[in-house]
Amino acid sequence: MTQAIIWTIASLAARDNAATQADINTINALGGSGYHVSTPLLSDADFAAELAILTAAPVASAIKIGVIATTSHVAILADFLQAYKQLHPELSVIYEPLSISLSDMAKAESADSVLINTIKIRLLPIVDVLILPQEQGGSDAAKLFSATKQAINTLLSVGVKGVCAKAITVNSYHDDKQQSIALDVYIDGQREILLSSPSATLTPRSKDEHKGIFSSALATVIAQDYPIDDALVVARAYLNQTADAWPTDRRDFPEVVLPNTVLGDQLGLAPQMQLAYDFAPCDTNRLGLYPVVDTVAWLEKVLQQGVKTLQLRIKDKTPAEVVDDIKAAVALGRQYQARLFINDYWQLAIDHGAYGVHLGQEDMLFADFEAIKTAGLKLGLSTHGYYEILRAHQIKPSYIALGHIYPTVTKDMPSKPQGLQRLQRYADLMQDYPLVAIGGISIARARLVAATGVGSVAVVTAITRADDYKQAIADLLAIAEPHSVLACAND
Ligand SMILES: Cc1ncc(COP(=O)(O)OP(=O)(O)O)c(N)n1
Ligand SMILES: Cc1nc(C(=O)O)sc1CCOP(=O)(O)O
Ligand SMILES: [Mg+2]
Repeated sequence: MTQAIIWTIASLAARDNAATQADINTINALGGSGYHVSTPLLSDADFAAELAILTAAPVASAIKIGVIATTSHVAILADFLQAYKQLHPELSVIYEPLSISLSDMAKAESADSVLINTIKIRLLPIVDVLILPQEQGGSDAAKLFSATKQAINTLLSVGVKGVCAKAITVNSYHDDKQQSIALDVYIDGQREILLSSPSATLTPRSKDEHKGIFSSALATVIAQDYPIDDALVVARAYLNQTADAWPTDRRDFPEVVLPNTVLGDQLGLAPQMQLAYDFAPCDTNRLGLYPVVDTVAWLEKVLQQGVKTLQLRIKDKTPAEVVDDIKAAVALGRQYQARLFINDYWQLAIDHGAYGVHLGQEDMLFADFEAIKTAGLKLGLSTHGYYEILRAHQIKPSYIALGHIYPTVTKDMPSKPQGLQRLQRYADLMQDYPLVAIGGISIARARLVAATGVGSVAVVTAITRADDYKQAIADLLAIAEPHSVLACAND
């Protein structure tokens, strides 16, 4: 894989070498390669010339902008970025001006803020992620959160694509003890992301916000093609740790703030339909081969080959149309003493006593998680990257599915395939969970997937489109459940 290229640009007399060094260290630590314009205040002509020199550097995937000290530099940079973005539309621009707070940036035009007004008019419409500190304090978390959202929405209306108010201090309760939380709030046209880190665990790196490490980390992760939600999580984890490396310790990762939690209630998050937490554990952490099929006939065929974990996934039918299939599926699951998960139809799964339910994260808005939990059904949750994994972890499902690893023909996916390197990262991070890898897993790929340590490999077409499905199941069982296959052979 080629190294991600990140440029950093700043123009300020006071910007010291330590800040530039912090950018370089961060980019290197997270696996990128950096090119820098970071010089004491230059004349306009010199600044433009420095930027022109950058164009001889390898093409940037992300540009991190730090302090830009004068209105003329802002205008020069805006022209430069506009032209560069036209040539390279995939480019992401991350801007962390450091000395400007969220409320100052969001304030209506005023005579004494010529620099801020120029930034708003010229630079923000080209910026993909704007990172600002929220300096307003206050003990009322809901009010602070609401003011933060309002300020962010004002800036979104100026044309910036996404805004992150970083490390807002909020007092919350954990295990009945008051604790100080650092909250990152990110909003763009599509989503609102809330991440919390206990302030007590913030490292000197986290607290040293004036160096702009957050934006360098974010730019470096985005340059490696991680989506913004995952990049925010990794950047915050990097700030929360002391190591100069890709974060791997879950204690350093932020928590995703959800409704129906102490902090969620405190911030006034709208309670989603019966979101519940802490589901019944599976009887094993290694669910083995996990065929996902769409008919009862297929369920029976895979059960006859010795499969012990499986899913009935029927799409786009009414509950009345699938009820008989679900009853028959549950009966088969019992007959073969297998773990039968029902996809989507959680109410029918409860009514007819399936082993478990599989849901996607959007289902949180519709499914009655409390009813699934109370009925004692296991819950499997789909995830597609760091952010969704951490969100699932807040819910503590019975297993976490990691998708889609490779391109799949079974389903249109809004996200990109994760690939093996990311799967390995997720498997290492979440090794205490039963993990299920899914998406485009052929027999040839299953060996590589299993080698990451995930305890289960879920497949559709590797079985349903195999020339010889019995042989395919035997091969996949040997890869995903080598010990049980050996045990059977020895019986
Ligand atoms: C094991 C497993 N992993 C992921 C999925 C996908 O579930 P979801 O995101 O809800 O999408 P649909 O399957 O409903 O299209 C799954 N079914 N099983
Ligand atoms: C149903 C499903 N969910 C996915 C996810 O990533 O959430 S991938 C997928 C389809 C898996 O089919 P195949 O093995 O044929 O690629
Ligand atoms: Mg679903």
